[in-house]
Amino acid sequence: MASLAGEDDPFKDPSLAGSSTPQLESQMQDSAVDPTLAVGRNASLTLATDSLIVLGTSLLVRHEGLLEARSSACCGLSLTPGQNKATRSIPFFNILWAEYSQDEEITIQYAHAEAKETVRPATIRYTLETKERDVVDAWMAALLHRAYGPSQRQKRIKVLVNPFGGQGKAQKIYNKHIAPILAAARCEIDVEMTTHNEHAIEIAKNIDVDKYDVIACCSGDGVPHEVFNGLGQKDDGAHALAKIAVSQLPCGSGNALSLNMNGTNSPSLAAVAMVKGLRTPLDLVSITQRDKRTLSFLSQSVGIVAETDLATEHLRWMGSARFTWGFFTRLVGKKIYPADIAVKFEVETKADIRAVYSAEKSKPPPNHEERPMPAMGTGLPELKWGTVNDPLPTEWDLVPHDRLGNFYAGNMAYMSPDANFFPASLPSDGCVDLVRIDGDIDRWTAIKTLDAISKHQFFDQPHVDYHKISAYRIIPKNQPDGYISIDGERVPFQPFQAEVHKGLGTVLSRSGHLYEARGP
Ligand SMILES: Nc1ncnc2c1ncn2[C@@H]1O[C@H](COP(=O)(O)OP(=O)(O)OP(=O)(O)O)[C@@H](O)[C@H]1O
Repeated sequence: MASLAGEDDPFKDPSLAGSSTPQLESQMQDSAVDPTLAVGRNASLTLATDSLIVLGTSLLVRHEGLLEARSSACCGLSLTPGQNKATRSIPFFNILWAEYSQDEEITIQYAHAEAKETVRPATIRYTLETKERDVVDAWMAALLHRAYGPSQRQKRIKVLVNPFGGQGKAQKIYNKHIAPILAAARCEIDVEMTTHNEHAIEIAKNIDVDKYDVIACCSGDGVPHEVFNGLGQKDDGAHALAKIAVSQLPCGSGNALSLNMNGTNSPSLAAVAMVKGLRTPLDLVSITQRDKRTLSFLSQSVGIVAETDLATEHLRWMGSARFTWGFFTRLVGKKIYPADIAVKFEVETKADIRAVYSAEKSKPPPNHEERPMPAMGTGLPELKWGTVNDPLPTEWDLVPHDRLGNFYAGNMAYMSPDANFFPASLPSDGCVDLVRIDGDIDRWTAIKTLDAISKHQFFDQPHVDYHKISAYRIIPKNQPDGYISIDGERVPFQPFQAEVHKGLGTVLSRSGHLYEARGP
């Protein structure tokens, strides 16, 4: 989703594909390999800087089972002037698998851009010219190394499909757009349909963590929320959350996990991003409310955002415009949601927040593939600040917010495709980003605020209170009822307390340490 990160389509420009480190490593490790492999029909395959260059007069290209012999002048293949040869450049990021058989036929499968937001597996095949197997072995190893970098190949994936997700289309989306990519990448797949609410909690709670590398949710954000909680409910919750990466292949109405980690709302592009994804620690937030402790991976909201999200179900026919409409009407109506709030601040000024973000961005991508993980038997971390039922920690001040309009704590940048609400958020800084806005701001400021989100100017609005925090308690008051949203799910309208656990969860991302979003 090019516009998401405000950058070019990474499937055209593999340098954006989190592959700078892998490439550097490649150059060091496979420098002894001849980059060009001669294959049949006077053709060759060359490992260029960031892509595979295929040069040949008659290459066989198969798209989804259809094997065609393509002549050099058709189907997007460019002719080299004066020669009857066709060249094709395939970014390493798009290469899903490569192998050769006993009869010396080399097969390379890659994600081919079929339409703007859709890729499908395509295959090229050649008969090898050289009989020197060690030369071919080294070349193939170099190709796969450049294609995957430090990302684990052939991931073992438990796929959960919510048949009701995406207005009932999730299964169809999985079969058509996702499964072919996973098969081409030779992933080990185990698919299960969720059959009822909270089924994903049960599945994750009972999963054998040694059997899988990833749980991929073909759903909206509701199923990943359940998976994080199910893993956390295991006796060794911390170990399970570190061992298994949670991924989302967007098939729901809210797909923030995929927007932030895969940089796309497209199921097939997300499938490629997952196949190539780097293990990345993700902060998770313990929420205590009444006697319950749950984990939140995305956001918590009280006030306008919660109400817009949860109280506009009847406007579903509007599509994503319902959020804009719901937000706008409440903003202009100067609705307030009074509460008392106590916060454990970590980074207070916008200048310092910017500096923290820039410092993380300038670091080289880390390699978490082998990160040490909590020993087996390690459960969820103790709550450092107790629960909402304990006396308020003495270091915290409970501050009345009588004109509060929006309390919004975000653990990721994008909340929806056009809303980079928390541009300074980082996957594993031990903080959520907190936005508070008064409910009685004047109408002109309200309209400007809405406009600023889409123009990427929200962070700098003077009336937008933005901090990095590691814990808080919120006590709604003077309202008989209302809306509280945790990861988009409604919870009782009662006080709750939140505490961030640095890097407790694991996701797959393209960079290994940043969201696919423009920073502040
Ligand atoms: N088979 C099922 N029957 C009923 N509910 C289910 C089933 N499978 C999953 N669910 C529930 O559906 C909820 C929403 O899931 P999902 O992750 O797809 O989020 P969403 O974006 O809200 O989806 P939707 O597109 O339906 O709005 C979750 O709370 C989950 O427990």
